[in-house]
Amino acid sequence: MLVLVINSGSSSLKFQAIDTASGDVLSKGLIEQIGEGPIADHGAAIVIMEDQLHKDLGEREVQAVGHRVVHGGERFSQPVRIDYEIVRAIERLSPLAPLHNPAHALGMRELMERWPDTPQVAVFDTSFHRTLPEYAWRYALPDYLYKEHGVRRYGFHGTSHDYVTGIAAELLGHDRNQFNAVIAHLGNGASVTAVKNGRSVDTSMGYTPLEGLVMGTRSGDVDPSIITQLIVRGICSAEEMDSILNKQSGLKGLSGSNDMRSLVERAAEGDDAAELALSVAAYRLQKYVGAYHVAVGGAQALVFTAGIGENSWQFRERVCSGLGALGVKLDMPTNVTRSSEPRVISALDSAIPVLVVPTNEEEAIAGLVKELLNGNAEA
Ligand SMILES: Nc1ncnc2c1ncn2[C@@H]1O[C@H](COP(=O)(O)OP(=O)(O)O)[C@@H](O)[C@H]1O
Ligand SMILES: CC(=O)OP(=O)(O)O
Ligand SMILES: [Mg+2]
Repeated sequence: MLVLVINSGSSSLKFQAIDTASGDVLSKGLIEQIGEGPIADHGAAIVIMEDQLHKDLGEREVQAVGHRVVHGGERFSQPVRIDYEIVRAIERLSPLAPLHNPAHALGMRELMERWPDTPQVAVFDTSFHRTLPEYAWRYALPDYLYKEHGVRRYGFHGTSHDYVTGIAAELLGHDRNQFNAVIAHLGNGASVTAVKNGRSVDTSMGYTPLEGLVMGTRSGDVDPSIITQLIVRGICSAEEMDSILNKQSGLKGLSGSNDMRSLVERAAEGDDAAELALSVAAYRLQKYVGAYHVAVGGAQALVFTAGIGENSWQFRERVCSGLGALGVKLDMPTNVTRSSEPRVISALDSAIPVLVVPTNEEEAIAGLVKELLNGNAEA
């Protein structure tokens, strides 16, 4: 089946056309600065995409579209076939993901109008985390904030955590349903997930993709009083606070850069701010790994994935060097070797195997689309 996978962001549209039978990516593109220049809106972006698809695919027709949706709230625990009611439900979740969901809905509406006969499916970042126990997803806040306003932890990057869990279990020869692991998805957005018996039982992102790890430009965990204090004291408005936490914090806030490569270089040259940013980020992750090792009752693997997790051996080394109490030991030559294959990078006598597993959210989404539309039949 030829599936077009779309990830629409507020000012960008990423797409890949994937043949699910062969796994081949037949067309791929990124359209940026939507609404900021000649590309007026998502409709205009889709025209550009159609043009490229036409060039790359020739006469082959896209048979289905899969949309990445960041927030599925409490309703969506599985991929769903999109109709206008589903689009409205995704729009209603916009307060919980103001940067993502409105853009997803725009992309869906445009495509439904232009390609009314092509089935479309939504795949949610939150779905994989619907198995969290309530004691993990509840905040210790007044009950009505959950009951009336949906304030709870949802978790994100689920498609990636799910995909990587499957590959890690296979690589180590474990039955996925009995596999316990800690998965660290370290991209621009970053999250860790505690996987017990193949399912998510805890994850570091919460109500929105801001909680948890130190990210490229997001703060991750902070004392909530900082926010109320700064606003009450008139140091910033609520809107500015939102921008500070999401766009001006994290690695960038501490060092001026959110590019892991340049931070590693700067730290090696003795730059204090870069060194601090890396150590704050690594320490936060180490604490989560320790916590989730406990949460899963003893992890059988620690897995690194996404841009930083897959590519930065220096950051992996920094993180693992603080995990001695868990008996984690890297095999240094393997850790520094570049490869695009899933692999074990720990020493033979490491108490827990450490893995690098490249993620592929697009391939995973294409597979889920095919599965939903075909009821698992080969295509
Ligand atoms: N070769 C590399 N070495 C170190 N870091 C890298 C490398 N390639 C990409 N990264 C880092 O990966 C991050 C982006 O990861 P990615 O998973 O693509 O994020 P997103 O999907 O959220 O945009 C950036 O912080 C970038 O610095
Ligand atoms: C949910 C989220 O943070 O996504 P991304 O990493 O793509 O920004
Ligand atoms: Mg990503």
